Amino acid sequence: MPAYTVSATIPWDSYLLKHEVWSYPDHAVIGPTYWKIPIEELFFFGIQTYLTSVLYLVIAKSVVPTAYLPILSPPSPSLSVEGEISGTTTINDSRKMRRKSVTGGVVLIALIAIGAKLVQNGGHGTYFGLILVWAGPVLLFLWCLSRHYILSISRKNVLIPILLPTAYLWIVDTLALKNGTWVISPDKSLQIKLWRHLDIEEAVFFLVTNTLITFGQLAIDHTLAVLNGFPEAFPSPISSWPPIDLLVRGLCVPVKDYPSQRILGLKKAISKLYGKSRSFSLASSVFEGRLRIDLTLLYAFCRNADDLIDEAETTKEAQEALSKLSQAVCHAFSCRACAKQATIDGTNKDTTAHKEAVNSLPDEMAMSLEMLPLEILPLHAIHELLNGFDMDLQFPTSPRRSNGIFPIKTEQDLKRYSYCVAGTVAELLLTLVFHHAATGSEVTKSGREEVDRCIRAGVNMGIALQYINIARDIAKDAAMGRCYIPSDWLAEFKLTPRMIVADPYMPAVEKFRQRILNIAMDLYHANKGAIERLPQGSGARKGVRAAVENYVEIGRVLQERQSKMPTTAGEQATVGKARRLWVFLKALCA
Ligand SMILES: CC(C)=CCC/C(C)=C/CC/C(C)=C/CC/C(C)=C/[C@@H]1[C@@H](COP(=O)(O)OP(=O)(O)O)[C@]1(C)CC/C=C(\C)CC/C=C(\C)CCC=C(C)C
Repeated sequence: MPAYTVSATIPWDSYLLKHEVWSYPDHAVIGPTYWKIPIEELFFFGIQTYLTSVLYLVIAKSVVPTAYLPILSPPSPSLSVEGEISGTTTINDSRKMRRKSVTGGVVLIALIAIGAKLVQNGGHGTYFGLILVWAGPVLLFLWCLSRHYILSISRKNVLIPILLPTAYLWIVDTLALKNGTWVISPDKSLQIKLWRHLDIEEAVFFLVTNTLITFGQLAIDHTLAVLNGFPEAFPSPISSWPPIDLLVRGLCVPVKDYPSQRILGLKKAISKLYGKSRSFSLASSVFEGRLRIDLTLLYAFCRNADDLIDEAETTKEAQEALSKLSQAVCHAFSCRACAKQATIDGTNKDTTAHKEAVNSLPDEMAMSLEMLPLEILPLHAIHELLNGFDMDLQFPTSPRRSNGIFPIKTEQDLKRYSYCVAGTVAELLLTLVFHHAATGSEVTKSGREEVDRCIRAGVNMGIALQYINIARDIAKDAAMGRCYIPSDWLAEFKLTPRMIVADPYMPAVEKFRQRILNIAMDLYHANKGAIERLPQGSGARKGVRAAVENYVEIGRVLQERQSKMPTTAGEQATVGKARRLWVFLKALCA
């Protein structure tokens, strides 16, 4: 980006210097020039572009660009999105967007025309006119390419990278003009000051150049949003720096062809992630491109499945929901396999059973299943995850009810349960990591073995995280009639799971919490080395490190607080914001 901007600015700046619109006194520059431009000025172009771009990129990290692609075709009425990610498009919104996009275009054309007139007239309007005729067409071009994306993305992503550096540069420029570092010709400027020493042309110049840089970055994100978001249209892997012809192809996809269901499904998955998990939403910003999208979709699927069971009114209802989900997963899997085969041999397979199975699920669950990249994921891991939820259904439905059993009898049961609900998640997650890191060349036997070793370590790490989750949530689980502390550990102290469920704050609980945490920490230490052997691409290694460290920090807080655990229901150990941020930054820099 800096290279493009600097080379685009050189001829224009050189023209201005040649026609003495502004000049540099000899005492203010060291001497060397290029195309009449002092090297200090060239350096400034580079540094301004760099600063504004970095600010843009830092702010842009918090969003998944594909979720902000505009949808011009009205989506089905059941798909409304609340929360952080808004933008559910109605016909009214489409009209509003059209109106805004036309207004933007008309304003830019008018500014170019005014600029041309001012340049033609010469005299005081020359500098102002030259800014408008130079920047106007580029802005108009970027507006034509990405206006819908620019209008859809959150205002802060557009305005902060434009306004913050502009304000800073206005202040710096005021000082430079005051000190006579450069001089603007009074004959070629309007002689209007924004404030003492700052000519209106200078103020507009910085505003316009920062807008150019930001619009350029937005256009790049727009095309990456299309390339990464629509794997069906762009099946080949997309690198972080796709070739220019691919970038252009992404920009050329007409907005009306954007798959509205996929964009809305992704918006929903993101609101789920942001709404439900602070640890994973922070970590997700480290992953990039398709891997980030797929992980978000995986999270939404796991979360919806978990909620489906937890929120059912009765055990029977939950069991039915789970069995429907299990069937729908099988159908969806075979349907994807059929679809793959159908594209190879041109046959058309009947998908009625699949549609029926998916339609029997609640809307959000159905959508998150349909969005999962099932063709990449191992079916057995999803089934084991559902088996884990099934174990949860064996517990009594409430602390006071005597129905149900306590299925975690031994440490082995605890491990099995944790493998099902979290080890499998790690396997699914790492399958996506390795899939998106694949270069397309044949995988060697030793390469495959290394992948398997990493996945095994990941499974153990998942188990460790689940232990931490269990240690944290003893009281919360008790409120739902569940106790994951193995019954044989409790028996050593003449206790039963039912007693823990009745009084999860009894002093003995702390011993069990620490025992679970110690196993978790041993597992964490034994397996964390594998993170450093994960692929670097798509932010995978850093992202996994951030996700793991953020969660393990909860375990550390619990270990530190062992003597002062909450004694009233509802209190829960959490990692403070500052500490969370510190752990996150450490994980990124490790
Ligand atoms: C960054 C990103 C978007 C990651 C997505 C990770 C993902 C798919 C998580 C799904 C979590 C989920 C809802 C699973 C359902 C079962 C369940 C509730 C499991 C517990 C998760 C935490 O959930 P909870 O919502 O209660 O947590 P908070 O409210 O946020 O505190 C679990 C504890 C399981 C989490 C386990 C993993 C994400 C797997 C971890 C393993 C790795 C990251 C691999 C490590 C790799 C190596 C090589 C060692």
